[in-house]
Amino acid sequence: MDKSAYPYHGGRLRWHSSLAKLTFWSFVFIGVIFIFFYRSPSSSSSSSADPSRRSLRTSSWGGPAWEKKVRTSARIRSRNGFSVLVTGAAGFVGTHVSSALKRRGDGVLGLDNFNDYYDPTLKRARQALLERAGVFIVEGDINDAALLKKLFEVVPFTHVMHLAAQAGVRYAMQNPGSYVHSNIAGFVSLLEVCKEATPQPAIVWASSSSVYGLNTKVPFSEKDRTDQPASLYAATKKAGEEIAHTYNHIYGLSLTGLRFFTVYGPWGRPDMAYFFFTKDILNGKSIPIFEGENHGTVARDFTYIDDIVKGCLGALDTAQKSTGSGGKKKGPAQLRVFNLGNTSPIPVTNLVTILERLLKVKAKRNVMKLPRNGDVQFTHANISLAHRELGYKPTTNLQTGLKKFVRWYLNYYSAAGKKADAR
Ligand SMILES: O=C(O)[C@H]1O[C@H](OP(=O)(O)OP(=O)(O)OC[C@H]2O[C@@H](n3ccc(=O)[nH]c3=O)[C@H](O)[C@@H]2O)[C@H](O)[C@@H](O)[C@H]1O
Repeated sequence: MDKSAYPYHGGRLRWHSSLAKLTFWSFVFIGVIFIFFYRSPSSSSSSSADPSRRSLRTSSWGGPAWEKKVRTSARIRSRNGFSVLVTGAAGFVGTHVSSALKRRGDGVLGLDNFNDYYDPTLKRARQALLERAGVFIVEGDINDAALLKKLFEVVPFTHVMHLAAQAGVRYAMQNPGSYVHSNIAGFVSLLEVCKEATPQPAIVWASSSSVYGLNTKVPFSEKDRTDQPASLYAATKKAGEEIAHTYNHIYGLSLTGLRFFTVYGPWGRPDMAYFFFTKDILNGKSIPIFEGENHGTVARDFTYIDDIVKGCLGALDTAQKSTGSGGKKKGPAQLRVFNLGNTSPIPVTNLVTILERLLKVKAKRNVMKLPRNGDVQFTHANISLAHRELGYKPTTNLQTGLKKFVRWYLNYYSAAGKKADAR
């Protein structure tokens, strides 16, 4: 361009143009810094990794103080103890397993994304409980590979107790993506990091009774078919079992899947029937009670949390070491799956009767046909394999377990005037 042709070429203009350049480059500089921090692995945005979830918090991790907390929490305090990474540690089963491990001297580090599938204040209260017991929960998503790698760099975990998952059979119709995200992509993300770790950890993870789907032969045994799931939730848990097979076969990871049967108890999940029935009975609201064709009984093998915890610890204690390292398999590794149930199915109507007695309030029962949205009519576990291999022996019947749940529920929601914001 011919500068002399430009009408205002002079000192004043040069000054303006320098100022404009300075402003421009300042913006560029600030922009670059912003992008750098936004994309940095030590500031992971879970929500960008998971658009299908209703809400995920942005978490930050990293730094010497954070690493110290991670190390301290995972430090083993007993002879022959484990260092265990518990995913889903702020969840129902995760909280109970974490505190049981810590109590016996294992090192425990929690990981949880604190999503709002149900009331996150309950998750925060569980976190506070664990914090008092010396368990630190890292806030992050299992799909965050950089975070997982960092955790394994800081702590050579001997075991992973993988309980992070999208649970609930009916919600799968509302938010199918969240099941794929957590139960499939998240599981693969975790296994990818575990397979590369040296030493590779042994992994125990939560499958589900729902894999038995539409089977009619009872009790359900591990040898039974699991190829007719009734919900996407069940299908993702079944997929998890196949994925476990693959990582065991290719990389020598030791993997144990636990098929939980309708776990209930104190600090439970507000989306589960026993929990929101309690809330609704107390509020005088009617409760939907499902029944099968021709008034057929709908029943569950309800299993108390303390029994499940014993099963989880039994699985960790009997897990053999993984055989690979740094992504290479050195030999065949252990691959197991166990039912963890109560072997005593109880009709849902009986569950309601027990709750009525414990709460001293009559329920407004609204009996309706079992919807075709993922539910199966009954579950019943054969637990002989878990008994033989893990020493698993449930001891709590539904009456006793619900009594403990109701005591906790009344206590928890009356203290500090907390609201049972269940669903
Ligand atoms: O073992 C599992 O693998 C699963 O267990 C749990 O699923 P479910 O056994 O379906 O528990 P839950 O919803 O409490 O319904 C209990 C009973 O109440 C009946 N039910 C339910 C809702 C309702 O409104 N009315 C009703 O009668 C209903 O028909 C059922 O008979 C976990 O949620 C799931 O994450 C998974 O872990």
